[in-house]
Amino acid sequence: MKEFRIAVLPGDGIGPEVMQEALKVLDAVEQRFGIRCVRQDAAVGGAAIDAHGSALPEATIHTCENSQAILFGSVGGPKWEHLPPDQQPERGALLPLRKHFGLYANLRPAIIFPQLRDASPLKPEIIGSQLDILVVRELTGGIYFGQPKGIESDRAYDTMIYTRLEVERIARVAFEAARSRGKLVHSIDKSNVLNSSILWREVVLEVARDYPDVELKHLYVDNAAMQLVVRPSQFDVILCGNLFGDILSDEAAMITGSLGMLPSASIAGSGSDGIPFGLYEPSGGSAPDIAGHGVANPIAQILSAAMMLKYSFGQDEAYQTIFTAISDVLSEGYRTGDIASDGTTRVGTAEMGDLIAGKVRG
Ligand SMILES: NC(=O)c1ccc[n+]([C@@H]2O[C@H](COP(=O)([O-])OP(=O)(O)OC[C@H]3O[C@@H](n4cnc5c(N)ncnc54)[C@H](O)[C@@H]3O)[C@@H](O)[C@H]2O)c1
Ligand SMILES: CC(C)[C@H](C(=O)O)[C@@H](O)C(=O)O
Ligand SMILES: [Mg+2]
Repeated sequence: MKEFRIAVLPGDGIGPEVMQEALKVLDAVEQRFGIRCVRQDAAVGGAAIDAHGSALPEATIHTCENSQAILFGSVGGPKWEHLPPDQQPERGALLPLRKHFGLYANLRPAIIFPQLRDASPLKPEIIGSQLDILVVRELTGGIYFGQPKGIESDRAYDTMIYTRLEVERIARVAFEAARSRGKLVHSIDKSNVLNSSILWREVVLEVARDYPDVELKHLYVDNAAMQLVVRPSQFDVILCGNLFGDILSDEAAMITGSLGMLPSASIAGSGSDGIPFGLYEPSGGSAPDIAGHGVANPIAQILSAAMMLKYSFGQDEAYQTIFTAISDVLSEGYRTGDIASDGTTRVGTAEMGDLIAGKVRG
């Protein structure tokens, strides 16, 4: 029996609620495909601050280092916002985890399930017949990590830096992905203003020469944000730096109906076995406004687990089975509150998880 080791980091807010449903679906995958996912829980974020005094305890890093993938919920919330910035869950846990494991390639697929056309804030004629966008976001560089950064009494600063190597490797991820999809890359920058974007554009153009079968277009980020709501179907792969990717991926997610639908994979370069280490998490956050009510949409977390099975464990069939199970449950009219519309059946987080796990079991 194939065994995979997973570090499970539920985190804060809706994190533990939606994680429970993803684990239910993993149980069903184990039964159906005869694989074993050996899970080890670890504390992260605000929950880890409360229990251990640090957002990213040493023990959590060890658990992750001893695993083949990290399944992550989400971190943060008002309770920890009074702490110094570097000790808060986001800057004290999530960003260091991404950096520590070199997870530079963040893949955020925004796919609209045809059953959810009504849930999108865009009109059906704008969405078109299909929407399948892959946001490829650089995740360990740019203004998130550039030095110097600091806050003084009457000024504060961050530094946006990109090196040739950082741009080149993420551009290759985008072009490789485009090759097996719609063969189109939109590279997003602000090269009319930012020096780091001038280098970004130059390097992307160089990488593009190795992919003559893939079309490359450049867009300024402000125009890209606008184009996404005007004609989203023009996009295939969207390649962007850390900050622009953060913003555009939330926008792309919402077009699909809800932030609760968008999974993500944050991947390092392939290891010696050719299998990349990855952290898999919903693109959205801990949603403090709905946490504890059992109403959060678990689909982003379940799809994140599916991406883990595909990218880090090579279990493509299990991925496809989960995807089909979600599609079937939506076809039967079941919806959590964020994607509900007239004539659909409203269910809570746990019921949605049960329904999807049931379909996976077959
Ligand atoms: N990866 C992460 O851990 C991550 C990502 C984003 C934000 N955050 C943190 O989460 C906290 C809240 O941030 P925010 O409110 O800006 O963003 P958010 O993504 O948590 O919530 C934005 C909106 O989307 C809704 N939403 C998000 N996920 C949902 C789901 N699964 N089902 C239904 N609705 C869902 C929320 O209810 C809210 O109305 C902050 O502390 C922030 O830093 C963490
Ligand atoms: C919580 C925050 C640090 C994070 C980011 O900005 O990368 C989140 O918004 C995301 O999109 O994963
Ligand atoms: Mg974000």
